[in-house]
This record gives sequence, C-alpha cells and structure tokens, in this order.
Amino acid sequence: MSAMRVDAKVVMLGKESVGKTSLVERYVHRRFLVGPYQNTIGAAFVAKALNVNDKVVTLGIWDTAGSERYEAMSRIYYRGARAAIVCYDLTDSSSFGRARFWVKELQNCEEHCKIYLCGTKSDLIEADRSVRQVDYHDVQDFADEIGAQHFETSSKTGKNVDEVFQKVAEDFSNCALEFMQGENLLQSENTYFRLTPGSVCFRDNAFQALTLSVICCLA
Ligand SMILES: Nc1nc2c(ncn2[C@@H]2O[C@H](COP(=O)(O)OP(=O)(O)OP(=O)(O)O)[C@@H](O)[C@H]2O)c(=O)[nH]1
Repeated sequence: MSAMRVDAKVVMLGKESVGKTSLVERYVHRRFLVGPYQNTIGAAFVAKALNVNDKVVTLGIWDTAGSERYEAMSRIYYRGARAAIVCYDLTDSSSFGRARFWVKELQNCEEHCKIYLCGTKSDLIEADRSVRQVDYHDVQDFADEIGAQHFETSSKTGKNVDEVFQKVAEDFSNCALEFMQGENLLQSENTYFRLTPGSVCFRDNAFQALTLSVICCLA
C-alpha cells in the first residue's frame, strides 16, 4: 500500500458532456482526446503538483460523472473539497442551469469550498458566435453574486485551462495558513489519498500524477 500527500482536494462538477474530463486531460496530460464521447462512470482521480510562489502545491482532482444517475456519488466526492470547478457548456444553456444547482449544493453543504465557474468549449464560440447559449455577462453577474471566479476555457485549444488550475492553487496557497490555524488540515483524511491494495492506479512520473479510476458498481 502506498500513499501520496495531496494539499488541496478539487472537485469537477457539471452536467454530463460539458467537458470536465477533457479539461483535466488537457491540464494534466496536455492533450485533447478526439473520438467517440465516453461518459465518466463514478469518478476518476488525478493528482498534479504545481508551483505557486516557489512552493509546491499538489492538487488532488476528482473528476465526477455528470450524469444525473450518479448525482448521489458526486455528493460524496465534493465532501471536504477546498475548490470546486463547476463547469457548464457555453453552447448549452441547460448546462448552466445544472451549474447553478451544484453551486447551491456547495453553498449549503461545503462552506469552505471555493467555487470556480468554468464555461467550456470556447473554441466553438470562436468559430461561430451564433452557437453561444450562455451570455458572458450573465455568468459574471452570477459569479460576483456568489463570490466565485469565472473563466471561459477550451480544452481543444488549451485556452485558459492552466489559468483555472493555477488560480485554484494560488487561492489555496494564500488561504492555507488561515485554514491550518482553523483546523489541522494537513492531517485530515481529506488531504491524504491512500490507495488500497485493490485500487486501480497508473503513475505518470512526468507530471507527478497518479490516476485512480473508481469503477462504479451502479453502472
Ligand atoms: N470543441 C470542443 N469540444 C469539447 C471540449 N471539451 C470537451 N469537448 C467534447 O465534449 C464531449 C464531452 O467531453 P467530456 O470531457 O467527456 O465531458 P464530461 O463533462 O467529462 O462528461 P461526463 O463524463 O459525462 O460527465 C466530448 O466529445 C469532447 O470531445 C472543448 O473544449 N471544445
């Protein structure tokens, strides 16, 4: 059994097919997978270390399944999260409604979790403005109202992807001292990820990444 330390738990939330997995893939592996869409089952975990002000911060990123049949499981994954990247698809107005749902959940259940609103697939808007279904200013007003950061990203081109995760790590780093004074987070179960002998894992040394796929028996 091995363990690695994760400084901040980050959860990806949002309607199915908004591009949560693609965002994580682009950020961690610098790639955009083409081919038939494969929905996430249960959740997947990846850890990535990055530098913030000469310090290393390791983010433990939980990519949840967007399908409503896995909603109860997604609730498990946001528990103890310090940041939630709530994604919506810029070309799908209903996905923003779903993003609002997750924001409400987080506000009710995870008061220490910082929220980052992420409008995905901006490359599609850049190619054809008429496909935009979610207005930038409407989301910015909502973000201001709830005290969230707001980004528009493209996993296809990489636009703003690093910026989202860098901001998450910077905010965590700036708040870490305050958190540590409030509660001994570095020793809480949320900041260590422990592998059990039966876990499925892959280690990517280049990115100091460890991936765990949680195969859901509800599938
Ligand atoms: N053009 C474009 N397509 C994208 C982008 N991000 C994701 N997609 C496509 O959108 C589809 C869904 O992407 P995923 O990353 O699997 O979506 P998800 O939110 O993880 O989906 P679930 O696992 O069902 O929750 C795939 O066909 C992707 O190729 C993007 O930035 N630009």
